[in-house]
Amino acid sequence: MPCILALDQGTSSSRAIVFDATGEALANAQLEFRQSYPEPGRVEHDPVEIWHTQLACAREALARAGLAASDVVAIGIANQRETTVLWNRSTGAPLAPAIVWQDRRTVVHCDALRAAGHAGLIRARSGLELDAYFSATKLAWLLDNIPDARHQAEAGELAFGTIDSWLVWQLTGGRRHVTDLSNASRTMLFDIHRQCWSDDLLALFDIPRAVLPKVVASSGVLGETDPALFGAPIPIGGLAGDQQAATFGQACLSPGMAKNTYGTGCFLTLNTGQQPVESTQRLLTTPGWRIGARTDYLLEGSVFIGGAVVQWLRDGLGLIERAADIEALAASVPDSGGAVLVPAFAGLGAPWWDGHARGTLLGLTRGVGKARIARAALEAIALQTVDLVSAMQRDGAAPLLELRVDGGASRNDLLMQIQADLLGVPVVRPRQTETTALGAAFLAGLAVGLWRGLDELAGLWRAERRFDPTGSADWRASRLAEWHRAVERARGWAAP
Ligand SMILES: Nc1ncnc2c1ncn2[C@@H]1O[C@H](COP(=O)(O)OP(=O)(O)O)[C@@H](O)[C@H]1O
Ligand SMILES: O=P(O)(O)OC[C@H](O)CO
Repeated sequence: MPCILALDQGTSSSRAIVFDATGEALANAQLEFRQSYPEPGRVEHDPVEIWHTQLACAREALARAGLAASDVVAIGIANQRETTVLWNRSTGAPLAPAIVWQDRRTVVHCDALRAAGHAGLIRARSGLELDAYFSATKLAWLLDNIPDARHQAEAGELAFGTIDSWLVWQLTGGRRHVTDLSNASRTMLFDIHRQCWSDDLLALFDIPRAVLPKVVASSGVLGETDPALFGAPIPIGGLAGDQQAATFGQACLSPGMAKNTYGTGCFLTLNTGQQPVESTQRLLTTPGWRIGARTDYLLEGSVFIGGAVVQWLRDGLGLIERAADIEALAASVPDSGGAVLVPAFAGLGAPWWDGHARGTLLGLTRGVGKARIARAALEAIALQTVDLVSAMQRDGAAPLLELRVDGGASRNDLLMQIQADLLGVPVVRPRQTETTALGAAFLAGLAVGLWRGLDELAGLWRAERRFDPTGSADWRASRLAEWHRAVERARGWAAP
């Protein structure tokens, strides 16, 4: 039976899943890799470790499925976005650790660009909010801080890429230096309207064109793997940023459909059809995927700390042993007892975009113990999501009929119920919650004719559980008002 091998290179782990033609997962493998925090606000990954863990997972998933390379009709890749790698084209060696999307070292560069009045041009060209989150200032930082890098870049000796480009480079033995439209659009160097690298943005960020990858469609065979890697070459047919891939894997294929992914961060995306919609609410306008000549666009709200707040309770505070333990702990109390946690550990993303915000825990009394803090942490994940949905509605989106959910923290039933209650909208979890990998598989399978079109893919999506909202509109409004008072206190805390 023909299969697709999907690679999901995430912030916390590399994963590989083998899917059959019905969209069933036959086998998977996952490896965590090192997170490096060399200074406050800095987050780095080792690109070589990313590649090695990703390759090991791919081989392991194939072995567990009992398949050979010849059984795999295509590989699909989805990846953590924005994370920036710079490598030498001759040796293939990275010049420095990858600067991860959460890294805040370039906040000052962004502040200077904002003060100089460039935020409007950046938004007009890229659809993005001027922020250290995106690749442009990270790449500029590498070029400015690695000795001789700028000179080598201008001489065409260096390659820049987000993780998709890096993986394709490795998979093809250095033969292909490409990125897809959805990943390119997150660099802050790409004109989403003309669908090409923007001369204006390259000039603004002082990036030499010679480092850039070629931009390709999200679905389409872009090359094949080096035969030495899997024993035979495999076509690479799909490439997309993980949030766009997850939107595709959730079959949010028509305008008005939305998904939220609860991973390290939370990423809410709304399909807005074949035209980019400009946000007045500081949401991001981003291409979802390009298939042939057709591009579908999304509005996106990005929250930097989602499931990561649970990691903090586990690793930072030691309140729980495993992430999943938060559910029983939070369920042991009926509410947070007035405690409100704003997890602005990496500043605040949409809709606030405040790089100087920092985490706050408010409303503490003697009655607040670890269970209520755990509950406040889950509520914070859900409340940040409510702010994104509200912003989309102020941008003119129709009321949501349902919110499709996925990501590691979506396994938490209590969190999903809290989400439905605070949103006032049903939350629907699919049978296959590995939607990022599934989306990458769908894109790759379309490219090689395993599936015929979007209708067939939509037919493969299945709900597992629906969480209907409880609680009154008044209750929701008062919880939101309390949350916003807390957000105001977190904002601007670390401003110089
Ligand atoms: N049962 C759970 N309840 C709440 N959070 C969870 C649970 N299980 C995992 N998480 C959180 O989900 C995140 C992992 O989700 P995942 O989708 O694998 O992330 P990523 O794709 O960003 O690497 C971690 O931050 C972890 O703390
Ligand atoms: O790896 P994830 O799932 O946390 O996703 C990261 C996003 O792509 C960052 O924009």
